[in-house]
Amino acid sequence: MEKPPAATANQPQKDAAPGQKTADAEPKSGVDYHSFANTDDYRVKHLDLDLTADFDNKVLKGEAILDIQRLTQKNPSLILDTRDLDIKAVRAGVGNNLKDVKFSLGKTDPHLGTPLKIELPKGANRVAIQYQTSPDASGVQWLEPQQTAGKKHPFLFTQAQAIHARSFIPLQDSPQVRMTYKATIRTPKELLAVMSANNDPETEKDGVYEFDMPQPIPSYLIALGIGNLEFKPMGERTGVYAEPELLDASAKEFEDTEDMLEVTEENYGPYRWDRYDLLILPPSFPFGGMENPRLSFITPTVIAGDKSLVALIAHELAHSWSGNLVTNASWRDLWLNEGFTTYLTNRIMQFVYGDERYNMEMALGYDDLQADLNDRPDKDEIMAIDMRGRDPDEVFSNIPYEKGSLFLYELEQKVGRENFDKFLMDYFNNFAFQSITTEDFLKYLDETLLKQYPDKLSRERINQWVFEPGIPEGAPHPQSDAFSKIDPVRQQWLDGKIKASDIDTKGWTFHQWKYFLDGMPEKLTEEQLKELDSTFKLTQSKNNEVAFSWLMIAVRNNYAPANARLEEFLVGIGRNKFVRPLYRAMMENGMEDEAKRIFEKAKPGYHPLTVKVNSKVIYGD
Ligand SMILES: CC/C=C\C/C=C\C[C@@H](O)/C=C/C=C/C=C\[C@@H](O)CCCC(=O)O
Ligand SMILES: [Zn+2]
Repeated sequence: MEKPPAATANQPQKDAAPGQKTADAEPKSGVDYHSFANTDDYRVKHLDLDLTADFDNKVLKGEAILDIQRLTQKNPSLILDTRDLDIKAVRAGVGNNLKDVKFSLGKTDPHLGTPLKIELPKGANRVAIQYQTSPDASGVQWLEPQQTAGKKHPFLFTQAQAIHARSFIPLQDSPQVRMTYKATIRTPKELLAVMSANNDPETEKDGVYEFDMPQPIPSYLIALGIGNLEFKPMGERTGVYAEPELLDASAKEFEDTEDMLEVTEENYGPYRWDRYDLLILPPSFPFGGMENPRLSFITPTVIAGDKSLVALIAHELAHSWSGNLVTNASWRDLWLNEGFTTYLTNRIMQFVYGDERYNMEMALGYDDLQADLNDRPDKDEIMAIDMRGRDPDEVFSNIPYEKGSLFLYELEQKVGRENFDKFLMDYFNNFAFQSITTEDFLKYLDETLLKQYPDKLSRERINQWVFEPGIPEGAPHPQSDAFSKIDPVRQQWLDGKIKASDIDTKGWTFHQWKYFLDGMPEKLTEEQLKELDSTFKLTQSKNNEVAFSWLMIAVRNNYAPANARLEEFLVGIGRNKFVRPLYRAMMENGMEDEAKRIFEKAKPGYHPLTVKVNSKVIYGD
């Protein structure tokens, strides 16, 4: 291995360590501290991928051809992001006239991976890299047949956000670089490949699949899924890919997707991505969903049978506007993606399911925010967070989602809903297919809403939201009547004035169950736990959100009758939203040995990201 590459254009300090591009006291707007790429010299504009999925060896191998635009007259080396890639050969040149060129891998940074430095011939505008991924690639999970619904075929999926695309493609892995892509994916004949691109619902399984993503997208939205997949339409432009065992249930659960798409278009502008399909993944998927364009990746843990958890679909769909169309320029600006998306999610839910559900979802979001604020240092409560030197997966929280959304809700309240919707539609049009910084957004706000409503909005207040910790005083606090009724009943039961069986839970939605359970005090008595469990069958709840809330109570109170279910839950599901808080609670409540035992048992089936963040919880490394 050669020495690390010299400073990049974004890396003005000559000997700055990787990931610390400047020694500035404050993070610089627009600088991506999570990429080695010299994006001021070159920009990747298009990617051509030809990959074979080798399930026996758990590697993707083939070639990535990058079309690059030169931004300067100089001819510096091209620096790309990689992580655990085996680079076999690099060719570069103009058009199809490519010749072998020198390349070297630099020093590996634990968070960022390894820079790949390529010596470019003068004028070269294309680079072809032959490579193979590692079986431990951080952005790829290879699943054994027993981890799938059908138990007969293997499965593969990628998860590139935030900085894992580099573990399966060498590229400029920064959200400020947008590229179109084409791909040829070769798989075992009986499997189907799908991508964040133009999936054709009519595709027959034959082991070779061609894709085209004609709209420029950032690298974190490049995604691939391979499995025994079938397709079922849900509407004219919407459908679902899933294993046959889950196909009908998924299509039924998410049948309102087309309506969601239509109301979002009506209110926020055209859907610009052609089709909108869902890919249902195995339960080890580390997130609820991932907004891969044209094809959101979805955890099966939201198939509850009653559409109670479909806000997740509204969320992933909303990203087709906020995030995929208008994208955060760096991970410091994530709140622009997630805050706007969470706000839109609530609005979509209101359009499709009405006010009561909207109020409940809003109120639960507020409670999630409060919980995260109680749990984090001040510096991590700032929306435009300083991410330098930090692993995005470790910093990830509800703050950019819920604080961002609450901020937009305050703007809506101040200027009026109609005016705010118009502002949002204009914002999406104005920045369509661009990656923007927090400061770009604030400048736009100065030129639009702040100019229009100087008596209602102030830059000082907005800066407080964006650059200061906590929730500004006087911020809206969403409430729900459906929840207000629950508080006194819960209290009466806690005070021993009524029995659990006296509580009229008929018709309670998952939201009410969650509110009821999450509002319980830290400690309950064994009798109280037994009473709740025997009355409401909580340990056996099939709704994963309800099961999670109950298991958190069980762990905090060492309620042994729930232990078997806890183990089954932790081994069967890899969604970090559930898994991490449960392991953390186990570690804090005298269940360290159990946590370690279960984690070691579950680990072979977990996604690399789930393994990474939970190893830290359990072993502190
Ligand atoms: C402030 C943190 C800044 C950057 C972190 C960005 C990405 C981190 C990473 O771990 C990837 C996240 C991907 C999330 C995808 C979907 C979420 O909306 C899921 C939310 C949790 C869930 O519902 O399971
Ligand atoms: Zn999101």
